[in-house]
Amino acid sequence: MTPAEVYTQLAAGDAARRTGFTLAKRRAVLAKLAAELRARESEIMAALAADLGKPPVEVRISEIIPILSEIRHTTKHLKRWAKPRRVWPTLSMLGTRGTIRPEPKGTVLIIAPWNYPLCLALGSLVSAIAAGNAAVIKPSELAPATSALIAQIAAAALPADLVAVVEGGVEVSTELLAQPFDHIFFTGSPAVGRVVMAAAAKTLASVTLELGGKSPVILGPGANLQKAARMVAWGKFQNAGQTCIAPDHVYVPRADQAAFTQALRAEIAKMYGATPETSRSFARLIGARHFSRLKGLLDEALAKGATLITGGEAEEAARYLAPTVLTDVPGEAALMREEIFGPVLPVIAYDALETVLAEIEAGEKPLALYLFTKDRALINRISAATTSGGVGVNVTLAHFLHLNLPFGGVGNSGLGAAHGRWGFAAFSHEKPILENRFAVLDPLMPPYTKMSARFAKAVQKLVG
Ligand SMILES: NC(=O)c1ccc[n+]([C@@H]2O[C@H](COP(=O)([O-])OP(=O)(O)OC[C@H]3O[C@@H](n4cnc5c(N)ncnc54)[C@H](O)[C@@H]3O)[C@@H](O)[C@H]2O)c1
Repeated sequence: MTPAEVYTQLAAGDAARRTGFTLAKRRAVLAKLAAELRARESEIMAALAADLGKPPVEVRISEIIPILSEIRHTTKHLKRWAKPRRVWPTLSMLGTRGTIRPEPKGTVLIIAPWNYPLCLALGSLVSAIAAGNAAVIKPSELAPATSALIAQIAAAALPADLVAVVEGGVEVSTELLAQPFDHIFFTGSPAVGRVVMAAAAKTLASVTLELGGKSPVILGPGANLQKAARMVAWGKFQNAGQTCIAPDHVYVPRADQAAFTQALRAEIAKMYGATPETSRSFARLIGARHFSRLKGLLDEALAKGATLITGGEAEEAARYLAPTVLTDVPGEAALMREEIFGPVLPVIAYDALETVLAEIEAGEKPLALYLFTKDRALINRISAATTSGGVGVNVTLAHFLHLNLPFGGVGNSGLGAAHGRWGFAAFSHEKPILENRFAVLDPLMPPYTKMSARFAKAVQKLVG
């Protein structure tokens, strides 16, 4: 089937699903998906090992657990989220009854990236189904083993008139984007996010854009350097740095720089041993293009005067780049300009926090901003003074797993939010319904007399 035929087939069920796809049926589909994931655990591990050399523990915590907990959380709260909500009338609307009824958007498109290829394709599917939609998933062609597995999971566990997986690259994605989907949920780079939004403008599809960018880490004065180093190393080097919310670079008080980089080196050695290429805990880069991009960034930074603190070893055939820490990276190096998205961590010494905040302000709005401090006033100050998709305090990455917090970017790092009730809302149209019970509207209708003028004036006075 062509992408157009796939869309047409699913969209044909939109009207019937509005009443027929009950909450009980949605829950049953989600339960089936969860069971299928549990049953295919070893296949999932194998696919992610093939695509990314992803260690099994990372597959569990960053691919399987997020989907299963999204299913659990959604199933538990679905009734409340989906329930029509009565609202109070505002003054000029006295005598009416207002209700907000969430309805499914219809047939939606989910385009996923390669870095967390299972979780980012199926996590949003959970919200799409919970909200009562049919969905087409376009997994990333750069993670072919996981893409094929997603297609098998859908074929085995999900109704064909509800979920279709269309595999392929840019061409297929472009063809899908030309179809009049009711919502497009895109996770990927800001550059392709623009392509998606331009395509959505043609059909006026609503969009959620989960994009990327440079997520900074700030160490406050007096931060616990060892704890910060451990948390930053975990967040940065998980999945070999190929995480949208990975710490991109770290700002550290100048006086703490040496101790912090020392602590980072120790934590990296503790996590991955003296030779990380033999470690079973360290993932691989997705492919040759990505490898040479990162190697190029690293070489350029070193050529421009950066100091290598640890790492730097690279082996193209194995798609391996060691956990690497640099200092003294000049601001004009590409490493400091583009999203790194790999295991290279620049550490930047600062003298005044103001300059750090000004530097962050001058760049694109980050997807995440991380702060290490115990100082409540500093937490409040930086949270208020900066803008980012989310903020992590004394933690990295974990806000992705907290389903009572919205997950998303702002500006260049994204549009809209996912997870929990925000995911449900992204795939729903919140339809207002206004019922007239005894609202006094007659005096406001033509012909406009002195009486209606007086009445309109009285209403105006009433509302302010
Ligand atoms: N905010 C988030 O939740 C999140 C999560 C993971 C990754 N990301 C971001 O994703 C990026 C890395 O992922 P990627 O390299 O897979 O992103 P990408 O934008 O290259 O690709 C994402 C998807 O879009 C498709 N695509 C690529 N080019 C296209 C085009 N011209 N037209 C239509 N479709 C196209 C791909 O086939 C893939 O399925 C990073 O910027 C990262 O920060 C964001």
